[in-house]
Amino acid sequence: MFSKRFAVQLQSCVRQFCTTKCLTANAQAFEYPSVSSKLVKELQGIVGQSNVSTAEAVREQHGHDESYHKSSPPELVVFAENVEHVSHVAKLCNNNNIPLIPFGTGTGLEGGINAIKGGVCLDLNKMNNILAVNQEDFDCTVEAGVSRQTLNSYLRDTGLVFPIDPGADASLCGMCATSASGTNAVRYGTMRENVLNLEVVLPDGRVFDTAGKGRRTKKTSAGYNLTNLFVGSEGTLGIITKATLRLYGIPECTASAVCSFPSVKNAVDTTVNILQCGIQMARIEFLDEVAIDAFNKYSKYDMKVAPSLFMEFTGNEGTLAKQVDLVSEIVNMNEGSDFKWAEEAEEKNRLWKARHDIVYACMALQPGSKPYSTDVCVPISRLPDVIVRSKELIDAAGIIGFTLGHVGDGNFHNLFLINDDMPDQKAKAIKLSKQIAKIAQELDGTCTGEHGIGLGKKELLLREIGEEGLEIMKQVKSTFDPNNIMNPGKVFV
Ligand SMILES: Cc1cc2c(cc1C)N(C[C@H](O)[C@H](O)[C@H](O)COP(=O)(O)OP(=O)(O)OC[C@H]1O[C@@H](n3cnc4c(N)ncnc43)[C@H](O)[C@@H]1O)c1[nH]c(=O)[nH]c(=O)c1N2
Ligand SMILES: CC(C)CC(=O)C(=O)O
Ligand SMILES: [Mn+2]
Repeated sequence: MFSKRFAVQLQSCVRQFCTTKCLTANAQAFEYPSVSSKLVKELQGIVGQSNVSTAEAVREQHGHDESYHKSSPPELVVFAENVEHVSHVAKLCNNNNIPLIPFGTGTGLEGGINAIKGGVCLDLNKMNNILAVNQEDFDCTVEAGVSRQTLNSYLRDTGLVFPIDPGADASLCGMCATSASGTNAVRYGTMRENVLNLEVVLPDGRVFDTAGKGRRTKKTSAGYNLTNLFVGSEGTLGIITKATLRLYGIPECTASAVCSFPSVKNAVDTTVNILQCGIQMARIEFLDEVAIDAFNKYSKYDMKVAPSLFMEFTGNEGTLAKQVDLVSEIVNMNEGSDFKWAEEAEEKNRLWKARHDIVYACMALQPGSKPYSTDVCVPISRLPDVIVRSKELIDAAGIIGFTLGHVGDGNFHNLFLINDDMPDQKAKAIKLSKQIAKIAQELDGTCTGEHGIGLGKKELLLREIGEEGLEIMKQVKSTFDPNNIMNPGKVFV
């Protein structure tokens, strides 16, 4: 009798050789069998003819995210309307060894949805119900296609908010899948700290709730943490069809301010001093001088073109004033400027929207470019070292690179603009990014604080977690996805 492992290996060997006629005219031979017209009919039988598309434009739209990675359209796109659809589609793909890629809103930055092995893209946007908001318990449950801004608009009159805020209006389950973060993580953490339960569909069609059906406690020690196993899994273990998330009351008062510094080091040292003083800030974001220049041009501001901190204070009248005094002292100690305040709701929203739009602001300086960004995160005491060294490397390389991001978490981005018709710039950006990620890893940090591994950081993951760690990840993967149909080619080398 074959061992299970041997059977899986045998299956993958078989896979190498059995490719049937492809549906798409320009399909290349994949390691996987291609989607046959018989399978298309079975998929149409599950979700209805109108929810299966082989149209070129639809496949192209589902073949890339917001990253610089080359588009790889799937062989076809299936639109699921409910968890039963997801379960039956997964089971059918699994029984036929067809790759299956969950699609949220395609705002990922690591090529996570690119169908590099062909197969089926499963678009979850039609599953867009907000199933429950439990105001008295500060939690809600949403289906896979609900975006963070849709949820917050729905919550507008409740005094509650879901605070995790990547710069894009991403799907909340996509945010679970990439363990997303944003400017509010200093105060509220990332997705890892804000997911109470997930409904997940496994490749074999099983549907289960990671914390148990209906559970929505702020903490639990009941068994393994299956919820956080799927947070950050990037579509490689299963499809997240529902998320139960923490909500928060909107703070009594918040005030935002920008201050500039004579150098990057002064700005980042200020961040470290603030955090080491235990001051509970809502947000601390860094933009270097080139990012500020792009910020001003795109969002019509006139901030001083210098390394700057964007901060948000929060609390009640008394505590907020005390925070401001303390921070002002630290800013002065580091030769920072006076604060440029945004106190009215409209001013604050405009300021933070402009920060969220910084990618587009930078891209506007080089039309037709795509963003390539590092995403390193280090222990807060190591932050000045890695930021200063990364900027020195960028200056020495002689290409434009913007340095910005969530310094309050020890997480920042070097953002490069990549054009396929500027191959030397692209090569330099990719080389620099790997160098900076390795510096972060040497400083006890990680190559990705929030965007995930996707297609481009697989070697860095191996370097970070080691052979043993990666092998254990693969063993976990083969438990949930023994046929390796879930988003193949991502995360693992
Ligand atoms: C301008 C701008 C600014 C930012 C960002 C993007 C852009 C364009 N992002 C990145 C992006 O918004 C973030 O990675 C989101 O979590 C992606 O969510 P999508 O729904 O778009 O996932 P998308 O559809 O792009 O898929 C991403 C990955 O998750 C998987 N996936 C999606 N839905 C799934 C589901 N239901 N079940 C299982 N797997 C699923 C996919 O297979 C893929 O591997 C970001 N990020 C961040 O953390 N902080 C930030 O500050 C920013 N800022
Ligand atoms: C492309 C990245 C710089 C987007 C992001 O993560 C951010 O703006 O914080
Ligand atoms: Mn970011």
